[in-house]
Amino acid sequence: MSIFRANMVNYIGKLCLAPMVRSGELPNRLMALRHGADLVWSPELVDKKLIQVTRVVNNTINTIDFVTQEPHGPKVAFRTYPKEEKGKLICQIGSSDPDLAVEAALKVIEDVDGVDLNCGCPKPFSTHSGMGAALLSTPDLLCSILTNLVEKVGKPHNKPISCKIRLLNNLEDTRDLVDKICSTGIANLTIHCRQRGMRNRQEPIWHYLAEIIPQIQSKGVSVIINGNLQSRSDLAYLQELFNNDQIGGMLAESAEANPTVFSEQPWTQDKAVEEFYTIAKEFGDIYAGSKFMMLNMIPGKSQYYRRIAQSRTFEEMGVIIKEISEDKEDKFIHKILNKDLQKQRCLTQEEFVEHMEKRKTVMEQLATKKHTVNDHEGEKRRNPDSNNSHIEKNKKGRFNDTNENASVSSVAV
Ligand SMILES: Cc1cc2nc3c(=O)[nH]c(=O)nc-3n(C[C@H](O)[C@H](O)[C@H](O)COP(=O)(O)O)c2cc1C
Repeated sequence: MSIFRANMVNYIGKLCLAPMVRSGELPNRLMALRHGADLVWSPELVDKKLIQVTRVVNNTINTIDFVTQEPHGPKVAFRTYPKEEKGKLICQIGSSDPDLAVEAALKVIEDVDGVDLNCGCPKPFSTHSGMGAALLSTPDLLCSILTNLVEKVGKPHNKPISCKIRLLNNLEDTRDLVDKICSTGIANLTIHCRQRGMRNRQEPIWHYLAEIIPQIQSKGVSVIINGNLQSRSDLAYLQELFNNDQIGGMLAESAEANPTVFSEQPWTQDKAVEEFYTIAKEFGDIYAGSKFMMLNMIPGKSQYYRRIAQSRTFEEMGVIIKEISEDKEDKFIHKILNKDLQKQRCLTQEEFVEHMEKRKTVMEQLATKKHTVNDHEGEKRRNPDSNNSHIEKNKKGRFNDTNENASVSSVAV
């Protein structure tokens, strides 16, 4: 049975910012919240690292910092701003050990509203040590980590435990796994609707959902759907399609490109980067992290993309941001950057609404399995051994070019 209690954060019908290494740091989370995100996930924090942190109250910027001692000095591993994040922050951990997971979660539990276990990252840095998507192949271990978290962290601290998985290669196996996971006492299960070998540029698989969503909810566990959702209206339509307003949605790459996309009326990129810059400076974000985010938010075709890429300090970045705010010419920066699988589009506010309207057809096809174009079955037909051998090929480096040249934000995690 789920340990859900009335005074805990609840995930029902919520629109959430996904856990994203690098792209889910404090400035992006605050922007997402200010523009309507209901809940935000931290980037994955690996248990062995989290165990080493010291909690520091930062009275200068009113944050709680979790700091590690590195050879070159102290480093903030995780920073939260309770004034705006309290009641809305889920900390995601990476672990393959029930005891280490608990030890790590206890370090942060008083300062977050829930703990999530990453069971979806297919990258070798995660899977080689049995973490992330590797846990999908060791369900007993996965469930023992969750049970330990529920009993030793969730219950004593009155905080929910959740986890994020990918789909398995067939419906039956996915259903079995979901049953096991839901019996650990977790409060929420997030499903990234892609299989382990799939990349973010592939259309998610939705035709399992009609069975899986009620299966999860019937155990008293809420469900959040992730995979190429792009806006609040996408979540509304997903709920309509499945006739279920309790389904939550999670945005990753669309919110990485424009964190204001949680709002009914997202901002254009010029305004979004200006706000991001102000928040990043105020909260002492590291420059490399802010630059990474800016390069996700500035359209590649804008003249400002190269300028930001060449900048080296917040001061230099500030000069460019000021120019952006005064610009009348650039054709791309005054539009909304929308990412739909591998395609990047710059849309006016009206075009954005039209694009979301058109997506309803795609979503309908996904839900009813009529899709054939960019789907996983199609991928298998073109490349019959695409699933597991994709990972093998990655290991041998045959897809290295694709991976390394992929845009920073098309990491399949
Ligand atoms: C830059 C980046 C970092 C990510 N880091 C994590 C992570 O730390 N934990 C996790 O569970 N998923 C991570 N993901 C995966 C996303 O949470 C999400 O499952 C995936 O991008 C699919 O959602 P989307 O189609 O909306 O982008 C990451 C994705 C990106 C693009």
